[in-house]
Amino acid sequence: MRHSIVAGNWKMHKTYSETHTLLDELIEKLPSGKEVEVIVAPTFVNLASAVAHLEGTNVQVAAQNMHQAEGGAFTGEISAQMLTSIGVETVIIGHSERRHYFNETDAVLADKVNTALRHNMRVIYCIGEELKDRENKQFLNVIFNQLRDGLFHLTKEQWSNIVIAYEPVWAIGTGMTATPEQAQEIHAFIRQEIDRKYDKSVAENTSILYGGSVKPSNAQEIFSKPDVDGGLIGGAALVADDFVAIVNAAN
Ligand SMILES: O=C(CO)COP(=O)(O)O
Repeated sequence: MRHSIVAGNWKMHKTYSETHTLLDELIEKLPSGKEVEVIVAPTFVNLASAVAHLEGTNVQVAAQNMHQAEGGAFTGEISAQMLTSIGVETVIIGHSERRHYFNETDAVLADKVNTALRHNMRVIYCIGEELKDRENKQFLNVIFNQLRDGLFHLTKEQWSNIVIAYEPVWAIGTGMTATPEQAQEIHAFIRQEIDRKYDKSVAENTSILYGGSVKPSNAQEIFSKPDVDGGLIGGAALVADDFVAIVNAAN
């Protein structure tokens, strides 16, 4: 069901003790209301302890990635079953850093989505254009292709476990944010293409998050756009007061 979500992607930040310090601050400072779903995605080694630490709170834990295979000889990788066995039921798939630094293609990402859904996990699927695509005015094509190749093989029913995160690559970690109007334009385009491929109910029930230099100072304006259902937050998710302010902006 479409709803507001604010998710913190902690990337390769925070040691074990730093993770627990930040979680303690979040537990203390986050609002207790349930209007906005709050998710944190610490690094793999801290997932199990984060789940235990957050037990009894409204904060969910997500993984930042997973492997598409059920298991086997894949040194250094993590399976869906390993994640669900420690209580992690949401996974970020297709982050632009995975696409760029780890060569994850749409085909591989589609496989990862299939595996996650087979394990009843929820997927936060990231898409977004690079600066050159925006300059060449190819961004809608790029976004459409990512949607089609990563998600449009799914059945209508499977979409109940899909959340989309639109993260323009040029806005990630750069301090350059898409304007609220630019975000709204792309979110409306994504919803329209889901409607075209499936139907209105799938399009209207899918949460679409914006990511890319969201800060306390710009969150409210971005989240106020009709097709923006919340955010996927990087840098600002590492500072409790900033992340809490962004959650409050979505409330
Ligand atoms: O990549 C992001 C979240 O997944 C966004 O990162 P920043 O908020 O640091 O730009």
